[in-house]
Parts: sequence; structure tokens; C-alpha cells
Amino acid sequence: MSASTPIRTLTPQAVKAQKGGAPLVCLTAYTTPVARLADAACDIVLVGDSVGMVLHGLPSTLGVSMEMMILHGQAVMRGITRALCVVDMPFGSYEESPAQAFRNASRLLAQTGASAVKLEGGVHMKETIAFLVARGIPVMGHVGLTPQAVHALGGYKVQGRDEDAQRVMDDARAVQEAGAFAVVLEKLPRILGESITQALTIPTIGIGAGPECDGQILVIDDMLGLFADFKPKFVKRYAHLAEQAEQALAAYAQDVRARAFPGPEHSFGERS
Ligand SMILES: Nc1nc2c(c(=O)[nH]1)N[C@@H](CNc1ccc(C(=O)N[C@@H](CCC(=O)O)C(=O)O)cc1)CN2
Ligand SMILES: CC(C)(CO)C(=O)C(=O)O
Repeated sequence: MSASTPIRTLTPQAVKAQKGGAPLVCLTAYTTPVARLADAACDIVLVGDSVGMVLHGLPSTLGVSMEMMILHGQAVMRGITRALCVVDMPFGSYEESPAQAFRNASRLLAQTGASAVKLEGGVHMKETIAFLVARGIPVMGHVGLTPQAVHALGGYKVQGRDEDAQRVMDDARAVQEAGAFAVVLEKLPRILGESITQALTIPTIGIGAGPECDGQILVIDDMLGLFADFKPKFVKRYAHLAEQAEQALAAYAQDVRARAFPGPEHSFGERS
């Protein structure tokens, strides 16, 4: 059903037109049931390459493959009825040339039914983004902390401090000039998130880039407390959900050990 899904979801054009309007609500999802939850709450559902770290236990996003993105993209699309679904281009699938990027982006859209791709990089990816957009593939940009460049950046550090601010601003402008419909700003000082948001005519979607962005995105597992390897500062606000999840699991373990679970009324078996 993926390739023939009717176009009834929020479109990239509608997202772009929301600049300056209601804040864009965005979350990641990697599976059908979680996509259903996110679809009900969000404007944009991202099948992020964070799936590698969050669901597969990889140490970074560098080991994520096209096959993983397609499999999770297909699962997510089965849960989407109204949000715009964007699928991440994994490391190594687009950097070599615009032609390589088109080959892989078209495969992602054809095999998942999603309507847009996201890729990391600004000035050096301008030609590639323009190449995809000219050929009918809506692109979401991603600048600032670009996790696929974690080794070059020396860790998941704040980007765009002091003299580095101009580089991130130039990257954001390049993404816009290439024709992207929106851009993710990851881990920037609040003032820079605000400046870029004011300078651009496309929506900025922030993650750790301050409240002035046109929208916000989070990894849903961080919010629900299902990812324990690290806690980015920007999800601490939702830490009570993580604590509740931990408490629920502890209560379950206690119930099982006390033989208090499940009662006959919860049995799957036939009543006798
Ligand atoms: N689950 C989860 N996984 C992710 C992301 C996320 O959003 N959540 N986003 C991408 C990676 N980006 C980040 C952004 C911030 C942090 C971060 O902030 N980490 C530590 C330490 C950072 C450091 O080394 O300075 C902290 O304490 O907050 C880590 C990965 C891909 N994987
Ligand atoms: C949400 C975000 C922006 C975090 O890096 C992302 O790109 C992902 O989940 O892969």
C-alpha cells in the first residue's frame, strides 16, 4: 500500500506556509503503534536515523543503512493519516554526489510512501538539495549539530558559539536557497536559533536551539523514558514520564514476584 498511499497528509508546501504561524509540532517515530500516537499529536513525524541508536543500540547514527530506513519508514507510514512523514537519508547515502542522493532519496520515497527526505549539511550540500528539489523531492535540511559528523565535530557539542555562529547561519541560508521547505537546527545557543529563525523565510525546527524556532522536534523515546543511554538537556522537562515508566516497570516486577498478576479477569484464556 505504501507507494499508492493517497496524498491526504499535511504537505511540505503547507509546512513551509506555516512560517510565522502556529508552532510546528514534530516528533520522531520508528514503529507503527508509536507513529499512530505521534500522528495524532504532530504536524511532522520524522523517521530519524536516530533509530540506530534508539532502537538498535548502535553507538552513533553512522551504522544506519538504507534498508533500516526503508523498513522503519514503511512501519511508520502504516500509522500515519494526517501528519507529514519525513524519512532521514542515512550516512553515506547522499554525500558522494547529487546523482547518488537522487538515487537513494527516490528509493526512500518510492518504497515507504513518505513525502519528503531529510539530510544533514548546509553550504556543502546546497547543490545536492537543489538537485533533489528540482526533480520533485521535497527536502528538509539539518544544520548546527549534524550527528553524522560526530567524529569531525568531536562529540555531540553545542554548535555556533561565538565566531562559529556565522558558519551555522551560512549553512541555514544555503539550505533555504537550495529550496528546502524547512530546516532542523540542532544544539545551538538560543540567540543563534532566534537569529536564524528571523533571517529565514522557511520554518526552523529546533532541537536544543531555543524556544524562538518555528517548531520543535524531539526523539519520542527520550520523552517517554524509553532511551536511557543519555539524557539530552532539552528533554529534562519530560523526565517525569521517564520516572513514571520506571515506576510502572518496578510495580509490574513486584506484582509478578508477589503472584499478584494477572488476576483471572485479565486472563487470555476461556472462562470456565
Ligand atoms: N536518543 C537520542 N538519540 C539521538 C538524538 C536524540 O535527540 N536523542 N539525536 C542525534 C544525536 N544528537 C545528540 C544531541 C545531544 C546529545 C547530548 O546532549 N548528549 C549528552 C552529552 C553531550 C556531550 O557529549 O556533550 C547530554 O548530556 O545531554 C546527544 C546526541 C541522534 N541520536
Ligand atoms: C530528531 C533529530 C533532529 C535528532 O538528531 C534527528 O534527526 C533524528 O532523530 O535522527
